[in-house]
Amino acid sequence: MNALLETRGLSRDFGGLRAVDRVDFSLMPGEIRAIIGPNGAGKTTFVSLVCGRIEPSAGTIVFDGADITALPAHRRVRLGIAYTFQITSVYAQLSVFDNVALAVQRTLADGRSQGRLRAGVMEALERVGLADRAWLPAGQLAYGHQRLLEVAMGLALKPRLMVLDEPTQGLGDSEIENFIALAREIAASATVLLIEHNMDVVMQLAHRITVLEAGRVLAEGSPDVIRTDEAVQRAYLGGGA
Ligand SMILES: Nc1ncnc2c1ncn2[C@@H]1O[C@H](COP(=O)(O)OP(=O)(O)OP(=O)(O)O)[C@@H](O)[C@H]1O
Repeated sequence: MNALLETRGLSRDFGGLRAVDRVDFSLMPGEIRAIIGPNGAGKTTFVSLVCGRIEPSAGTIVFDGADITALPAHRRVRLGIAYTFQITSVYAQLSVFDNVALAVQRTLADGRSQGRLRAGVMEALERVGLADRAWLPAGQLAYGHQRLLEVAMGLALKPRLMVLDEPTQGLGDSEIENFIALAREIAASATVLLIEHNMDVVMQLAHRITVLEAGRVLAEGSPDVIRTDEAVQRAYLGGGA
C-alpha cells in the first residue's frame, strides 16, 4: 500500500528559529496518527505545512503520489485535505449551520444544489452532535462546541485526510468520550492526523504516534512502544503518564 501523505526533509524557519526541522513523515490510508510533543515542539507548524497554511523553508510534501509542496491551501482542500479551521475562522454572528455551509461553498465551487448542500451540512452537524444547535449563532456555543463546529466544517468537505489540531480542548469528559467515537467513525472513511495533548485520548485512538521535540521526530510507533520509550518519557511524558 502506498502512503497517503509523505514529507521529506520538511523544514520551516521563523527568523532564526527552526520550528520544523527536516521531518520525514509517512501516513498510511485509514490510519489514525497522533502527533504529540511539548509546547513549542512544532506540531501546529508541521500540520500547517501539510495543509498549506504556511510555506516550507525546505523539503517536499507528497499527497496521494502527487507533489503538493507548492499548492495553495484551497487547492489542497480540493484534493481532500481538510484542516480543523481555527476558531478565528468561525463567524460568531452567523448560525452554526451557515458557518458549515460557508466553509463548503468557499472551498468547493462545484455548483452543488442548495438541497444537497443543506443535507451535507446537516449530516456533518449530526456527526459532531451539534444538529440541535444548527440555528444558534455560533458565538453562543461553548468553546468546546466551537471546536466541534470546526470539525463539522472539515467533515462537510468529505476529506480524505482530516487534520485535527487539539480537538478535545475545552470539552468535558462525556464530550471527550463522544469525540473518541466520532474520530473512529471519521477514520472509517478518512485518514486522521491528530494533534492532541490529552494522553488518554491519544492512547485510546492512535494507531501510531509521532513524537516531535524541537522540530524533530524524537520517536514514532504504536501507543505501547511510545508509552515505554525512555527518550519520550524524559522529554515529554515526565515518567508519569
Ligand atoms: N508565525 C510564527 N512566527 C514566529 N514563530 C512562530 C510562529 N509560529 C510558531 N512559531 C514558533 O515555532 C515553534 C513551534 O511552534 P508550534 O506552534 O508549531 O508548536 P506546537 O508544538 O504546536 O506547540 P503547542 O503545543 O504549544 O501548540 C515555537 O517556538 C513557536 O514560538
